[in-house]
Amino acid sequence: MQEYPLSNSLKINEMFETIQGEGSFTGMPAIFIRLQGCPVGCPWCDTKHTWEINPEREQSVQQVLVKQAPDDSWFSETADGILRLFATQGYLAKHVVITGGEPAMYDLRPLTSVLIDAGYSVQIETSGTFEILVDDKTWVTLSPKVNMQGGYEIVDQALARADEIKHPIAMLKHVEELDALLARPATNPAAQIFLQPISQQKRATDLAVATCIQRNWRLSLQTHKYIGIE
Ligand SMILES: C[S@@+](CC[C@H](N)C(=O)[O-])C[C@H]1O[C@@H](n2cnc3c(N)ncnc32)[C@H](O)[C@@H]1O
Ligand SMILES: Nc1nc2[nH]cc(C(=O)O)c2c(=O)[nH]1
Ligand code: SF4
Ligand SMILES: [Mg+2]
Repeated sequence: MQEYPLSNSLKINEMFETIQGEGSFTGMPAIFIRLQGCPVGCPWCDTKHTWEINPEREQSVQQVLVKQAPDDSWFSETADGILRLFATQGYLAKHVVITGGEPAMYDLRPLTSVLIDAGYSVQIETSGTFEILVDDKTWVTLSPKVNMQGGYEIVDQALARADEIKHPIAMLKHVEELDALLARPATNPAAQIFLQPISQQKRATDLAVATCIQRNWRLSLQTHKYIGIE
């Protein structure tokens, strides 16, 4: 059985500069770091190639950074090494999004602190199924995953740490699951609440729009998918 958090070097599936497409930072230029590995098993996950950490798929940083299509290859790097890569890649964005895979499988305190000390704002995207280990100034976007096939559950520490809760929905039962999470005493009462339609489905989008109006929640579309950017 794999032990968490992974505390050695970070395993990186891809790193790229784009526009944040989701949630409260939508529209913000950002450097994305996508970490390898996720045991949660959402059936509709749009990054299934990040689930397995296959030691045979470790490649050089150069090979991974030039990949043209998503695959399960990854490279290993330290926090300081990632900061140096930002310079060699010539990235201009001042906001960093750490995603995955499930980034909270890793101890992210070294990476988030190195980036914040270097002047970046830092955000993580997480399912809330692991304790979140990040620098205090990190913005936490929690996209809670309830009853997925990996058998993981939402931890109270993640609900308490969330700056925004961005819930993927396709049916009414997903809204009810969110209501139950919001009713938990641990949940940060100041968290911004977003509904994000699963896979741009029309029915999911209609439900999200109607529910947002009814509850005074915010709508998060995966805007990068509508305009065909990464
Ligand atoms: C791929 S996940 C990686 C980070 C983390 N494992 C998580 O689930 O938050 C990044 C974001 O994409 C969302 N997402 C993944 N697949 C999606 C889909 N098919 N439709 C809508 N949102 C999706 C997740 O809910 C999460 O907010
Ligand atoms: N542009 C863009 N915005 C995003 N916001 C969250 C993403 C993710 O996969 O975590 C994502 C992504 O993959 N691309
Ligand atoms: S938790 Fe995130 S990365 Fe893992 S399967 Fe679900 S959406 Fe995909
Ligand atoms: Mg994505």
